[in-house]
Amino acid sequence: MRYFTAGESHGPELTAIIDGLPAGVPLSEEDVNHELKRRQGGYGRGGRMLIETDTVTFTSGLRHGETLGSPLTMVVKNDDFKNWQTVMGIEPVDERAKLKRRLSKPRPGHADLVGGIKYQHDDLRNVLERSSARETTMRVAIGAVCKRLLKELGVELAGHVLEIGGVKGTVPDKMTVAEIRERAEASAVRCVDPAVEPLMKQKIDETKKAGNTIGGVVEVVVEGVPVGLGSHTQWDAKLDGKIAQAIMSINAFKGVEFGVGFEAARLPGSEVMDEIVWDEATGYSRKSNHLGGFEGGMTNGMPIVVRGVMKPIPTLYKPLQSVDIDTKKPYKASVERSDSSAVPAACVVAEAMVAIEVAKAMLDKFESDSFARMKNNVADYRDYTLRF
Ligand SMILES: Cc1cc2nc3c(=O)[nH]c(=O)nc-3n(C[C@H](O)[C@H](O)[C@H](O)COP(=O)(O)O)c2cc1C
Ligand SMILES: C=C(O[C@@H]1CC(C(=O)O)=C[C@@H](OP(=O)(O)O)[C@H]1O)C(=O)O
Repeated sequence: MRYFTAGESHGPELTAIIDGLPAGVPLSEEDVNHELKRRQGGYGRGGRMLIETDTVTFTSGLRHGETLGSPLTMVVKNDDFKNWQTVMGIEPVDERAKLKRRLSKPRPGHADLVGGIKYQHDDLRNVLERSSARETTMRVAIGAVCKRLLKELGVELAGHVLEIGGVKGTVPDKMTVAEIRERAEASAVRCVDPAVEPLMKQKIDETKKAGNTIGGVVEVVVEGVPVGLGSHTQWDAKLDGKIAQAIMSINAFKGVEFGVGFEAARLPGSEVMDEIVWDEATGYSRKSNHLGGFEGGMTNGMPIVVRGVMKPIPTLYKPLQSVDIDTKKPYKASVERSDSSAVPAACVVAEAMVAIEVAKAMLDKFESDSFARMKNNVADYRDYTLRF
C-alpha cells in the first residue's frame, strides 16, 4: 500500500490517493468523518477550525460500501477557500494582485525561509500553503481507512496526551486500548487523567494570554498486533523504524520513543528486557512491556507503545525576531491567527500515522488482493503463532 496527499492550506480542496488496498474492505463516509471531526477538536485551536467542517467525498475505489482494490481517492473541501479565491487563484495575476497576502517575513521555526531559499520563491506563502498542518487532514482520512481495515483484522489502537507544556498526567498501569479511548475521548485535551485536564487547559490559557505557545507529548497504543510484523533482516524493513519516521513526519514533532524509551539509558537490563512466558491458551507472551512491543524491529505480540514529542507552535502572537527578505532588515512579525496548542489534535494525527504503518505492515505480510482471503490468512497465522 502506498499513498499521497495533495492540496494547499487555503486552496480549494485537499486530496488523498491510496493505492494497494485489498478489495472488499467495508468502508463508509462516517468512518472517515468521525476521525476528521476528532482532529478538528481539542483545546487550544485557533479561529480556522471554526470555519472548517471537514467531511470526505470518495471519488474512486469504493462501491456499495466496499473497496474495489483500485486506487481509493478522497477529497475534503477547504471552506476557508471562499475567503482566499483571489490570493489562491490559479490564473496568472498582475504585480499588484501578487502582493495581496504576500509573505516576505519568515517565521522562526516554520518552513517559510528554508522553503523559500530552496524553491526560489519570492513569496514565502508558496511554502506556507503546503507546510501547514492543514495537510494532516488527509493523513487522518487515510488513517481512518487503515483503522477500519485493522479493526476487521482484530487490531485496535488509541492515542492520548501525556503532557502539555510541562503539565503531566498520571497514566494508570495496564490501561487497555478501549479504556484509553473512552477516557481520552471524554477529555478536551485527550488526557486520560481527569484531575490533570483543568491544569492543562489552564496552562494553555495562560500561555495564549502571554502571546506564547506550548508543545507536549502524545502516546499511541496498539493492541491485537500479530507477532512478526516488520523484519530484522534489513535496516529499512524494521517496523519500529518505519513508525518512528511516520511520527517524526508530523508537523512540529521532534522526537519518538518506544516503551521505556530514553529512560532505557538509565535503567539496568533487568528492568528493560521483558521476560518471556508461555501458556497453552495464549502461547508466548512477556511479563512486562518495557520495550513497547518490539524486538529486532518486529512486533513481539505485546501492545505497541509509541510516544512522540511536539514542539510549541512556531507562530507566536508575541513575535520573535526575524529578517524581512526584501529589506534584509530585522523585524518582529504580527500574527493574524494561529493555534496556541495543537497537541490534542496532533494526537489524532499520531494515531493515524501509526495506523497507516501497521496496516502497511499487515498488507506486506499477508496476501492482500482480496480482503476475505487476507482475513483467513491472518487467522491462520495467529493460530500458527499460538502453536509455535
Ligand atoms: C495539528 C497541528 C496544527 C498546527 N497548527 C499550527 C498553527 O496554527 N500555527 C503554526 O505556526 N504552526 C502550526 N503547526 C506546526 C507547523 O505546521 C510546523 O511547525 C511547521 O510545518 C514546520 O515544520 P516542523 O515544525 O516539523 O519543522 C501545527 C501542527 C500540527 C500537527
Ligand atoms: C488549518 C489547519 O491548521 C492550520 C495549521 C497551521 C500551520 O501552520 O501548520 C496554521 C493555521 O492555519 P491558518 O493560518 O489558516 O489558521 C492552522 O489553522 C488544520 O489543522 O486543519
